[in-house]
Amino acid sequence: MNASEALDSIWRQAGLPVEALQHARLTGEDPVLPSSFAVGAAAQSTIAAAALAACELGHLRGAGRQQVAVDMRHAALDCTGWFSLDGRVPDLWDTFSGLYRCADGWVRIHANFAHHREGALRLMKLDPSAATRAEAEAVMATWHARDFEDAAAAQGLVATALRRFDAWDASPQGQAIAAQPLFTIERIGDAPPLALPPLREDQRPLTGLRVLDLTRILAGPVGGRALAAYGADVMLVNSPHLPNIESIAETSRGKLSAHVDLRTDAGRATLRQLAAQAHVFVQGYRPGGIAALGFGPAELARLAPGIVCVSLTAYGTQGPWAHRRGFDSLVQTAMGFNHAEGEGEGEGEGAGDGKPRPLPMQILDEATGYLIAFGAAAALWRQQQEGGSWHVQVSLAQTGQWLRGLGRVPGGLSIARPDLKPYAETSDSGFGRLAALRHSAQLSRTPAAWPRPSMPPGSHAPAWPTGPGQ
Ligand SMILES: CC(C)(COP(=O)(O)OP(=O)(O)OC[C@H]1O[C@@H](n2cnc3c(N)ncnc32)[C@H](O)[C@@H]1OP(=O)(O)O)[C@@H](O)C(=O)NCCC(=O)NCCSC(=O)C(=O)O
Repeated sequence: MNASEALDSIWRQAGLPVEALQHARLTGEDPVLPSSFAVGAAAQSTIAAAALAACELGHLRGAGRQQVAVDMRHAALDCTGWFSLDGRVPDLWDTFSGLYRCADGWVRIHANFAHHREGALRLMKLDPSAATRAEAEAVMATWHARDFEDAAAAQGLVATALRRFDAWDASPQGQAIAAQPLFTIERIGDAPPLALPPLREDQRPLTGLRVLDLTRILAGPVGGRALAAYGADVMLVNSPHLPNIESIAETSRGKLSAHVDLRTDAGRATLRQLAAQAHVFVQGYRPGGIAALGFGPAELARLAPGIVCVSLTAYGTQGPWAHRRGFDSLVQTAMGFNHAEGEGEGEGEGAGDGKPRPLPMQILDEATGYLIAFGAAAALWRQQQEGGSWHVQVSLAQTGQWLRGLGRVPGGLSIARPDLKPYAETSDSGFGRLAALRHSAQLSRTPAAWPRPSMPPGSHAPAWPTGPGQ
């Protein structure tokens, strides 16, 4: 499937009007980054879908349609999440993150958050304050890979065993994922069509819409960042006790960023007030975490009839892993991508060297992030047509299954990484001078933009802006 066909299929699955597709202009073809998978098509089609759905909602609000142009190389580089702060490119990967050889295979551990790192080291019976990577490698060599994966999951930690595609396909979770569509958009309650604020031709298509962004890292925040690029007021809601890593500087472009501690009555009351006036509520914490705090889709639909809820998980809602936490790199490892990428595609140049190898960017996160933005806009479009409250569900693993279905790229591994500088822009932020990739969807009449500078969590009051420029 090429990128245009992928966009077509995403669009039709959501029930959006097919005549809008002629306003999409996709250029370029895989390979654009070194991979044997169609990572360029995955980036380009999901970004185009998000932008086009936002424009289609703008059209429903009374503005004319506009062209959405996405270049594949720009889209793929956009999905690398590259950024620098004051000229420094942060190293986001912890020493203990990565692949470990086990007694019978490999395990990948995600240790970029301190609580995950410390938990994994304790599971290895090492002292987190003194352990070295070499010691961790020695311990891991004694574990059976799937035993470690299960023991880690039982403690809410994040590690997966490396599988081949055939082993994943035969696993109960692989079968549960294969039986699910790329995303679901479901009506969860009755409500009249919301009265959206009027939209002028020169305003970005989501202007006046309010989005609550209760997401953790990359996939979720990328979704909110895209909605902000198309004009929505997006408020990232974090809490002072939650750890963050530096990528929050890149993904907070264009957003309000507030602290609301949902462990307190006052915090929950504040979020209820915000949600009552919101059009979209995105959550990307552990499965069930935000619902346990009183903000599941059913409660939100009661609180704000007509709302669109978007839920992000690592492994979907079905199967034995549905409750598990997970990161892109781990999902790639468990599903078979690392093994397959190591083997490459075809003979000779461009075939891999047999060593497990990650995809060239966290494309499961990024594409899922753009599907969050797409799903939110598509469900709001449905809301305007049919009324109702809506629930959109996406997962890293469903996106992985879909990426695999886009097919392989012979020789794709042999190309060089393109220079990203032509696609970078700089802005002042609350984290320092931020250089990062420009948004890759070009809207012909109302260009995507992030007029709000990226700010650290807690920089804004937890209140919706009431006038321009606030
Ligand atoms: C990303 C995660 C693995 C991170 O896991 P953890 O760090 O262990 O965090 P949790 O999600 O468990 O969240 C910690 C707790 O904080 C709670 N929580 C959340 N927001 C609040 C506020 N505002 N106030 C108080 N408490 C809060 C939440 O409900 C949990 O409650 P309790 O549990 O009750 O304590 C997981 O959130 C997850 O699987 N998310 C879905 C998929 C996803 O986004 N993956 C990452 C993509 S990025 C990626 O792949 C990459 O960067 O690499």
